[in-house]
Amino acid sequence: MDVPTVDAIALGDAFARELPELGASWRAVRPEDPELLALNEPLARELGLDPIRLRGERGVRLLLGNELPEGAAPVAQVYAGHQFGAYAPRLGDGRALLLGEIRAPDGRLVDLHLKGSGPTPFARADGFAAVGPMLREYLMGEAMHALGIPTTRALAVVATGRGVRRDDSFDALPGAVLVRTAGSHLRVGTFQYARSTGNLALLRRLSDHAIARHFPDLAERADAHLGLLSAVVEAQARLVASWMLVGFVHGVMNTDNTTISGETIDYGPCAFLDAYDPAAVFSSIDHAGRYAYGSQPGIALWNLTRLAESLLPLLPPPSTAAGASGSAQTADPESAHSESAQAAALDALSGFGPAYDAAWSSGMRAKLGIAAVPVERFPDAALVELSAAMLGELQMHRIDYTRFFRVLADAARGRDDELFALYPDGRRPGAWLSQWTGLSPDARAMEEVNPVVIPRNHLVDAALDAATEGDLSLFEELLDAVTRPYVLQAGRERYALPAPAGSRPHVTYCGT
Ligand SMILES: Nc1ncnc2c1ncn2[C@@H]1O[C@H](COP(=O)(O)OP(=O)(O)OP(=O)(O)O)[C@@H](O)[C@H]1O
Ligand SMILES: [Mg+2]
Repeated sequence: MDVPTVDAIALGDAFARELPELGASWRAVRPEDPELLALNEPLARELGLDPIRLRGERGVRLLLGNELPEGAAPVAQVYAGHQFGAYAPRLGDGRALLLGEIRAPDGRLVDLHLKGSGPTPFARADGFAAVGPMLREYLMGEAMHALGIPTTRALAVVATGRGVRRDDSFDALPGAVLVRTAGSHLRVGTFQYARSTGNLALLRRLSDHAIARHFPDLAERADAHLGLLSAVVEAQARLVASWMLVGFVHGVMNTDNTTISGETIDYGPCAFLDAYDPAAVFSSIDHAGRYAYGSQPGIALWNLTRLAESLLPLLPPPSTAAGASGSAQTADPESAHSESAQAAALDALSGFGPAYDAAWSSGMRAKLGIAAVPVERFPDAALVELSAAMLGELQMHRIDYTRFFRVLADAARGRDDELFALYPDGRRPGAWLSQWTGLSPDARAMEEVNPVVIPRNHLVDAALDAATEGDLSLFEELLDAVTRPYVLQAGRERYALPAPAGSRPHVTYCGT
């Protein structure tokens, strides 16, 4: 790929060049008086960018897409998507732009993308974004990254000096642009859009682009597109298992917010669980609980099924489809192909359950400090039974999910007073506790995988309210705490505690 190297940054145009039907050439609005609010220096260095140059006036203009290296070709990407189950045929970057791709020193290709950079041909509202939600995306993404969960990441948030109006606030809010990086911004919705055009060559080009970018080992395979589907199924299964293990509720798992890379994207209405509850929903608009915590694996599979449908025309004909020999005898070759493609797609989708279960089981073994216990001694069926009993108690007594696993590590050291204190008077953990203790759990290993600090909802709200008023100190302190999630620093004990009893239920908002 040609990557122009000019000034502080070099931006490739692979997406714009290879998939012109999926992008509208566009430019970001130029704010009068931009101010860099947050710069992710570790990420900048990982990408081979010089933080000092990025902080300069020219660097900020580069971040905003106002000054571009030669050869850059920013595009607003188009995609479709099922939003809360209803199909929207044309969504796309309404307030976002793909500036281009950066080749990191380690060889990775990374998208540089803006959110809040002005209305595009796909705009559904003003095209802008407010400081609070953009800093929120920065904070949540960095917390997820620190927890080892694949995610898009913020490189910077730049205040624009422009006010944005939102329904829920009387006054104009300060505007901002989020500068985001990602393995790519290819979404299930991108494939739905390509399929809907009826242009099979485009669908094939998109699939080949995704393979080259994310699963290059598949490229030479005769059934590479089926391989793509299986690889995305597996990546999403692992991703959603990691969300479940850490108590993350994405909140808006539309197909346009489901990546092909298996990275978490779109931190609009997400939140971490306080009390463990499979029915937990935080989003103001998720009235039916479609995207509740416990529904996430099923929704991921639903979204992947939409990807499978989009890919059907590329799936193997009878001669190469594994296990589809019966349909080869069907008289009509068209329907023979479609039957074998469906069989192949179903087979790929059936990989979701085992991949999810494997990721969840090994993650839960690690959380319980029993990763070293041989599976023959403590099989998965026993793990599932023990976890169900344990999590059932958390749900029944509304016990804080994150704190529970940290005090369980104390219990592994024989100090069980704090564990018992999480239970209501007169109640005690059930038989699972002695069964677990009998496995000699490793307390130190538990403390390496169970976070003590997560971006708790009440802390995030307080930090963002202050940032909206111009005081970034709470945001910076919380960012520092959540990016070191396994250690509790002196003086920061409040970060480890749930919201005070009697706090209002937490509510999150989309598209702000
Ligand atoms: N303020 C806005 N102006 C124009 N379009 C918007 C605005 N907010 C959201 N949209 C569009 O509405 C759709 C859904 O938006 P959503 O809340 O999922 O966030 P998003 O802007 O799409 O972020 P992401 O790129 O992280 O998915 C998208 O097509 C988006 O571009
Ligand atoms: Mg979105």
